[in-house]
Amino acid sequence: MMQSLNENSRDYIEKVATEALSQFDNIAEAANTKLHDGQTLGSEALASINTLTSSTTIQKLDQISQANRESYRILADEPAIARVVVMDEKGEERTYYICRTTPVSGFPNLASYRAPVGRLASLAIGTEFTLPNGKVVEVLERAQLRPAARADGWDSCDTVVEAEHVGPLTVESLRALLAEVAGEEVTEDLLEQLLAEESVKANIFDGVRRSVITKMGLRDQPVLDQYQDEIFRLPLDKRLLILGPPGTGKTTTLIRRLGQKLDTAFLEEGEQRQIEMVASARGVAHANSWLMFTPTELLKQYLKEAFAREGVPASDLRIRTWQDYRRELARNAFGVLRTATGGGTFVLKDGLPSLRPEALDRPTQWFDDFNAWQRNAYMQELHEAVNILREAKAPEVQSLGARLHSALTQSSEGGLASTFSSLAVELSKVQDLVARLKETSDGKIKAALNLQLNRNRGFLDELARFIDGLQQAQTTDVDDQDDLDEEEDPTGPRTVRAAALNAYMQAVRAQARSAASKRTVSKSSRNGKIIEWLAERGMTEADQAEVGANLLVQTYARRFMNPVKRYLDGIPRRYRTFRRERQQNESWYHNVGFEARDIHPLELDIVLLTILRAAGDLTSRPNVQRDIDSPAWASLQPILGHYRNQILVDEATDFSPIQLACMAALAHPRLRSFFACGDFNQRLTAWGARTSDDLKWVFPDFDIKEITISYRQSKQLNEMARAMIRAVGGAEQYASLPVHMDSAGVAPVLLEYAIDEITVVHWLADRIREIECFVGQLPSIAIFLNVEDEVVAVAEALNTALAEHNIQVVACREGQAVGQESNVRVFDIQHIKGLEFEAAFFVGIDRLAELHPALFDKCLYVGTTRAATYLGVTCVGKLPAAIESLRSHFGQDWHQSD
Ligand SMILES: Nc1ncnc2c1ncn2[C@@H]1O[C@H](COP(=O)(O)OP(=O)(O)OP(=O)(O)O)[C@@H](O)[C@H]1O
Repeated sequence: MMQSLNENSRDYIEKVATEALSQFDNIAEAANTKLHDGQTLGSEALASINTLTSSTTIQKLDQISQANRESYRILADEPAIARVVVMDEKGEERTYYICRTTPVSGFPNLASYRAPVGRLASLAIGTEFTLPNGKVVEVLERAQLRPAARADGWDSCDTVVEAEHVGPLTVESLRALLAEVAGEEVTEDLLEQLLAEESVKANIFDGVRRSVITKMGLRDQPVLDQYQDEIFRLPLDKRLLILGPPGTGKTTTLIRRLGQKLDTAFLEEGEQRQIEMVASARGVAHANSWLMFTPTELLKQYLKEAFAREGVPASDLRIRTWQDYRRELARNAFGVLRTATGGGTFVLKDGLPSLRPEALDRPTQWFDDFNAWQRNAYMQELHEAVNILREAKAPEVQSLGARLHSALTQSSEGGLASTFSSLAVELSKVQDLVARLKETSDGKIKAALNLQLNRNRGFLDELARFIDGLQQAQTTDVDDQDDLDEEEDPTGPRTVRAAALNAYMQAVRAQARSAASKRTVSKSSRNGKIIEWLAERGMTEADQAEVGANLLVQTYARRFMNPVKRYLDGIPRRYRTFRRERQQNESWYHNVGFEARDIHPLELDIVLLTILRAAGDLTSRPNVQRDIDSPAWASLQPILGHYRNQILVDEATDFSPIQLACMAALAHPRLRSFFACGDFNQRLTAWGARTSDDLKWVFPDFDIKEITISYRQSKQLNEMARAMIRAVGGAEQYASLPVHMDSAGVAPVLLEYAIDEITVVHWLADRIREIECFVGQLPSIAIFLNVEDEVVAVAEALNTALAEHNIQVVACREGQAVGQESNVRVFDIQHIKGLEFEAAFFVGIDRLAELHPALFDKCLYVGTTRAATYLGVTCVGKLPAAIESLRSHFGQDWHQSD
């Protein structure tokens, strides 16, 4: 609505305009001067003065200098984003200008939005605020500025101006406003006066105007609202979750927060100390130490520009889908998944029919069950070993057994971490004993081999030939792994004879062990075959018994050589045994239908979380942190390398509590900085988190904040979204439209009985043309389909239908974003989480109900809430019964609703 201004308001806006534009000029000029005066703080400035200056100092200065240059560049383009006038308790007024970046010197009242004073830009008129110096001020006036450099000077577009008795008003162009003022005084021509009057009105609007979305990418929102702003500023070491309906700015807040927390200049002193400590221990700069998880690749692309605006570098490398990251962790870091080099236990299979429904319904209990079981199994292994050592014949073994026994019993109260600490004390004694025993057993075995070589020099070559023929056979029975000699070189010997020697030693050891433990070696195993081939050419029976007893002691003593490593590395194998046990009584798993070596992605999450939590429990202890390089704890080192100063999760409700807990476990234990956002009504996965309790399981001290102002959608679409939640039985959420924002839009439109593609395509083409007419330009438009297979065909048909008006339609196959410009894009619905468009069409929603009965309501809700203003849906038949009650919200086209 155009505004007829009273004299006072008009004078006020003119004053603001004059002052703001001249301030833009001054700030930009100062920034430009700094940018071009050639003075830098970096190495060039220092090197000539003192060649001994340390390289880290130079590096630091270079970084500062680089950051300063970046700030000047930003200020030269965008001198300020807000102007705020405050009054202190003595009645003194002060005007602040707020900018996006670090301010340039010479402007005492210019502050960064990231600084505490920046909050002023988000506060409503009349709000009291305590400045960092303790002074209490009240906000009197506020203007949100969008600077634009024109050929003839600075302007600000769509400036929102507000004071106690003025506005909020939106001024399209501050510059035009001042030009009109100047023009009025000189013209005497009545026609010109009338025209001028009208253009003044056309330049100023009541309230805040919604802007049209023209690009594919998250919109720039330089100033947050006061609730978002409060969350964005919360300290770094928090566990935060923002919940809120679609379009309330959850992702926007998350990105702004990351930008602020990466800028060390705006961290609190304590926080700066913390991150310096973490960085010096690990050598990773704070700016690079973050990781964000998104559910789709497309969302990652969509957010790219928003990250760039925040000055966040290399965002591409640090935004990951869990699917990718999980595989990488499990395969390359923790050896859970098999690799071509022979490591790893499992093969990951997406559709593995291993899980019963209760595993999906109660994942946290499933995890607790396994974790308790495996901890118990591990402790049993230790106790079993200790008992055997205590009963050994050799007194030195007995006495070590007794010491280990008391270490175990004394620490049993304090959990695993204290067990490991107690065992660490005995480590060197265990190492000595094992080394001595090994020397003896190796000596005996090699003596037997030498005997054979003396008789027949070709013995090893013959064995090598025999082994060659065995290559295809299963090398070892997987469940015998536990008994394997742990001293073997994992990469394997390089020469034929060395390989044969290795095989000989292994087989003879297995034979000796079996003689001592009265267990037989499987004849079909590789060792069994070699033993058969050796026949009488191994050790004598007496030696076998003696060496066997020695080897058994070694095996049990080895359990104490590197208990932490053994505990962590053994988790996948323990998982396999646990699964086999639970399968028998059909608990969590189906009894049959899959192989022991295969693993479902959700099972892999359980294994990973067990590893991460076990490691996290240890690394968070000060004594472990202190001694992390000692042999007792060194096996935790690789896990430290995966910790990040900040972990962020967008669309958190698409991830299971187990997945979220894995991500949480990647947050550095010193900072525990975790920030997630989501909406339970938008959960698009069967396994996603369903309730706040699921999230409290991840972090009992999760601070859950709700934001409720729905910025994306027009009034009509917002009402429909709420009606949809009521119709499908989702959790009712409170959502309000921004006060003062012009949220009026048009009703969504519906096409039923669209049986064939031609009908749908022509209808879509007509609606798209209507939108262009309405808006005056082509905004960002998306079309969602239920299946990937139809994406290309629909895009092509629509392209043909719209060719006459030169509207380009692109197929986004497999959720790949194509450019940012305002084309029409066609997607499979599964990729569109978190995106927004000015217009969205959802084709064949009744088919969606058939394709995804369990998630139909959620998909529909997510799909329809992507549209800001224009929403169209089509049905092959009629509107599904579940949402029949929404019929009254729909129109047929946008001609009628004009
Ligand atoms: N304070 C604000 N003032 C005006 N617009 C805002 C504000 N905060 C966010 N927006 C706008 O609202 C829209 C939605 O923002 P965003 O995508 O961050 O919401 P979301 O809550 O993450 O949505 P979804 O739940 O659909 O993922 C964006 O266009 C954003 O620019």
